[in-house]
Amino acid sequence: MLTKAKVQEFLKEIEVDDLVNNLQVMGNDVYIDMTAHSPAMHEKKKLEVAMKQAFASEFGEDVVLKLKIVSPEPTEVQQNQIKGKQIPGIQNIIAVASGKGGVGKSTVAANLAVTLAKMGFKVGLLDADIYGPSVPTMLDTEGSKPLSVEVDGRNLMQPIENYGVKMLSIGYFSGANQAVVWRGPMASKALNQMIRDAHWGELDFLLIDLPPGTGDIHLSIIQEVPVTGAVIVSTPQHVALADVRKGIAMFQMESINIPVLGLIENMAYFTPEELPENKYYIFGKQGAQYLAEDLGIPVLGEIPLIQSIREAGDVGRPAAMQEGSIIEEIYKTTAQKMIESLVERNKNLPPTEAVKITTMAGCSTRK
Ligand SMILES: Nc1ncnc2c1ncn2[C@@H]1O[C@H](COP(=O)(O)OP(=O)(O)OP(=O)(O)O)[C@@H](O)[C@H]1O
Repeated sequence: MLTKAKVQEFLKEIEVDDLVNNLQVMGNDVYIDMTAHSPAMHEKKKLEVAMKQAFASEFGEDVVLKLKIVSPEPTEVQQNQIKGKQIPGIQNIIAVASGKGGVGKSTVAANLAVTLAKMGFKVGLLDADIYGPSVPTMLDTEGSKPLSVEVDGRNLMQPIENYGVKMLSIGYFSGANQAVVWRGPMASKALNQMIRDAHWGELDFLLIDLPPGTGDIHLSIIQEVPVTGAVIVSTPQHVALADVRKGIAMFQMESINIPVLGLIENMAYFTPEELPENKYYIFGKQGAQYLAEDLGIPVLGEIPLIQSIREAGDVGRPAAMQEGSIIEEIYKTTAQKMIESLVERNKNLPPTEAVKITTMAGCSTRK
């Protein structure tokens, strides 16, 4: 017969006894309340999966584990770090990242930004892709020059605004055709200025279009800025998906610990716009789903490969703005899923890190 002592002994053996707050054994039902090592969602998920596997292999399928995992209280030091990093007025900072270049990360960031703006949110977009800033082209603001404004005695950069999105990009300062060959510290200093020395005003979301890959610049941005969560963009090919793991691992590093809100699969399939029900999985099918399941993160959206997305990017009017189009619909669903993932993330974090979602159109709210 299963006893409390037996379970206690096993918990000690698998070295989680110090995480357990409450243990009850009733017949074959084992009730365990425990505290995860860190507040990050993936840590709780990892612990849950490991506990379930360990219990099944030790006690067999008849024993039912009723597990409740809570987040640890942040330490005073952590609370102060969070407060120090907060950017007044900006509720959520979402990093849009990709393991590989050319997967459509900037296109996705631009389309998500206009979609969130159409949903009624106050949105900012920071083009941190110093190697190839594309926000000015994609949102038709090429050649614009941010003005300087005085706010509370400080001179701040005034973001450029179009389609309801406030934006800043290194492209506004360096000229579109001028190659930006900056070293890491210089680039991250410039980016930090664009985040902190800019008059963003009140924002529900500031999306940061990161450079592709996982280098020093990424680390310095995500260490300096209080990023709420990361969205990873990938295409379905194996080579691209393999790099997604590296990207996710970067956000999940212990010193960084940024929750990954989900994966967006871009160019998931080709579809002719006049026959949207015909889908051709030319780069492979369901690879992103399997990978996401394996990593315990949701797939937020599958964006098709459509000629008009490329054309819209080139003319500076993101495809998601086309009223009644399938792209508009797909981006709306993707943005909603991102928000759901964000709300879920907030449930799993201590209140100091939990962020507000203020204005909502058709989505759940949390304050
Ligand atoms: N779903 C899509 N359908 C058709 N074309 C697309 C799609 N997504 C992106 N593109 C096109 O692919 C090209 C590359 O996209 P984009 O510049 O967004 O990639 P990226 O990942 O940001 O690149 P990098 O990070 O290397 O700058 C662009 O011409 C863009 O219009």
